[in-house]
Amino acid sequence: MKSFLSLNDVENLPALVKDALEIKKNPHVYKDLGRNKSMCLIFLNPSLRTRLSSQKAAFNLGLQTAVLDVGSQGWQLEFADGVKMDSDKAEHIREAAAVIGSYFDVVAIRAFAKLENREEDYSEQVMESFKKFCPAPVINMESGTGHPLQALADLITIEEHKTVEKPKVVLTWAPHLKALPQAVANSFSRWMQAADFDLTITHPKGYELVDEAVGNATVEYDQQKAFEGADFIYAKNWSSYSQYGQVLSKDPNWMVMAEKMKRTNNARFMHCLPVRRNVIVEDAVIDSNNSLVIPEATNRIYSMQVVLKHILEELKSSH
Ligand SMILES: NCCC[C@H](NC(=O)CCC(=O)O)C(=O)O
Ligand SMILES: NC(=O)OP(=O)(O)O
Repeated sequence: MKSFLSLNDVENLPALVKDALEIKKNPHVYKDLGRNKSMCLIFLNPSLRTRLSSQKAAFNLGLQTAVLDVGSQGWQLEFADGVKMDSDKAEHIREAAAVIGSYFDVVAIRAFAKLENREEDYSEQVMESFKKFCPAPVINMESGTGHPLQALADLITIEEHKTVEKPKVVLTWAPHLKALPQAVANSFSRWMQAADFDLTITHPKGYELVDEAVGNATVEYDQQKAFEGADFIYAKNWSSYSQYGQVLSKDPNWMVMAEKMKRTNNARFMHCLPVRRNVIVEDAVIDSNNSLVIPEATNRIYSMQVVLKHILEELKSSH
């Protein structure tokens, strides 16, 4: 694996998941793979899980890490070409990416959708600029359109807990006070379909995801109906794609509640976290024995570790 920007960088998905589950059984087997190598984690937005699970994954591989919080520590970056840099942005991505790539063997970046301009977010300007100007392999830690490390952790979690070969997985929109990106939902939908699971997406009208993310999933506007027979309920809020970045509904009836879970096939509950309790999901659901939110977050270590393993192996073979 040269870089990890999206599902497109995965050659063999079942093999990647199998490898992650093997690593989880014995996380220190490849502790020499990262020796004398280093990774820079660049954050343009906050993080708990991605930051710490990435450092833990690197630690397990003997890889050193440095963290740059662009918001509080770095110069504000300009991504547009040909502009006169006479505003608040002190450094251009052309120099920043080239410099960081000259210091480190692997570079990982988090840059959320700004939700102001759909074309800009969906062009993946930040990830693509890093890929273009940084000589080191690049890893997506949540970008304008996707969160592939999360989707891989979700897939690992479902593989561990499924009781049938092709489980019914339901991605449900849930209310939130703020406008959130579509990234997690986009990636989850793509990865679940790549894994050949039976995916239903449920949301109020106006919250349709981009066509490439919906793919062949069933779209059901009646949440109660969508929940019927589900093996996994995956809750997430996202803002509108068609009326870009807007909050069209805060309807509390879309919250995941214990009463609704009764319609499922004793489904397990999932969420990428952080989650707003009693806004997205009722305490009774997230605190139930069917909740997988903590094992799911734990698997973020192994999704990053398997990606790093494949990238480090590629670096080794190309030198
Ligand atoms: N990394 C996983 C989710 C990150 C982000 N959530 C958030 O910003 C939640 C913020 C809040 O609840 O205020 C998102 O939806 O893409
Ligand atoms: N799920 C996830 O990416 O969490 P953080 O935003 O805390 O990294």
